[in-house]
Amino acid sequence: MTATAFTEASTSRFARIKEGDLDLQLHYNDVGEGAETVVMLHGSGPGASGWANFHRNIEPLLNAGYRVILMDCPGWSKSDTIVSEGSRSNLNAQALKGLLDVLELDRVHLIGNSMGAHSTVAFALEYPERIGKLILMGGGTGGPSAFVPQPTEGIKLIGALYREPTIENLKKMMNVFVFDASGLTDEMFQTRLDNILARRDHLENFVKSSTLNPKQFPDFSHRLHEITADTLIVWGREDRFVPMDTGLRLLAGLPKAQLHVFNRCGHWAQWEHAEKFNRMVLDFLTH
Ligand SMILES: O=C(O)/C=C/C(=O)/C=C/C=C(\O)C(=O)O
Repeated sequence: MTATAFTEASTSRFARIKEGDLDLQLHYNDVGEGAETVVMLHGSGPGASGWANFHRNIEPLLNAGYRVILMDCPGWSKSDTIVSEGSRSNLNAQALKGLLDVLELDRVHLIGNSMGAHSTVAFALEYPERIGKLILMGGGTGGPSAFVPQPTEGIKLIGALYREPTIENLKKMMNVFVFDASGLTDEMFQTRLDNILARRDHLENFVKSSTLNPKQFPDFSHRLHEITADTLIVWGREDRFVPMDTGLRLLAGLPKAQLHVFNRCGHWAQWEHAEKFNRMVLDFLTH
């Protein structure tokens, strides 16, 4: 597949996974045919998907010879919906294990954004033999912040949008997502709102899940030392969703981690600083 030929529609795939107590249809995008595979896991905002989070980050990896898989977690986009009563980080990890088995992929590199990063750490703890290198952005573990009151303003805005999915609430959330909101277009807002309204079952189940268990993303701090994979942690200095000191906790706990903090950057480093982020990822994966 050439870099110019791929679109969301042309790379869209479904797989039935049966993994433990999970029996679900998952949606994913599958791009390229390289010997090494990079899986990208999206964040937990309403209307998020692998494509919405990472469309700026696929092409450089494809051109460098990687296969790229964007998994839509259970409860997002075109994947089946679910109510999560326990750890959603572990639920996503279990779903990913099921997908990798269906695709017969033994070992993959993982890039996780926010919830996707929490899920990446859960996957690394549960299935260490299945991972290559890890890239964690704006997440990796739940738990307290020493400096920022929680829930943060961004997480409160996510909750408001899940409960009342209006264009006004979407704009409030997206404006806090990024450091410089001038790059957000009406087309982006509309596409994201369409994604949100297409799956009201996902919205209802997210609210139900958060009521049943407000701590969907557990604190993995005490187990980080078990992860021996090379890890690149990436944060935005102005992240108003997941506080930057979470990144410092990850750096302290993960034995083979390095941290890069982008200036003038919110919760979406892979989108806000896409070119530099892509160069860093390729350099990290190949050295
Ligand atoms: O509550 C947390 O720790 C995690 C929050 C998120 O995963 C938020 C992510 C939002 C996005 O990246 C999105 O595109 O919606």
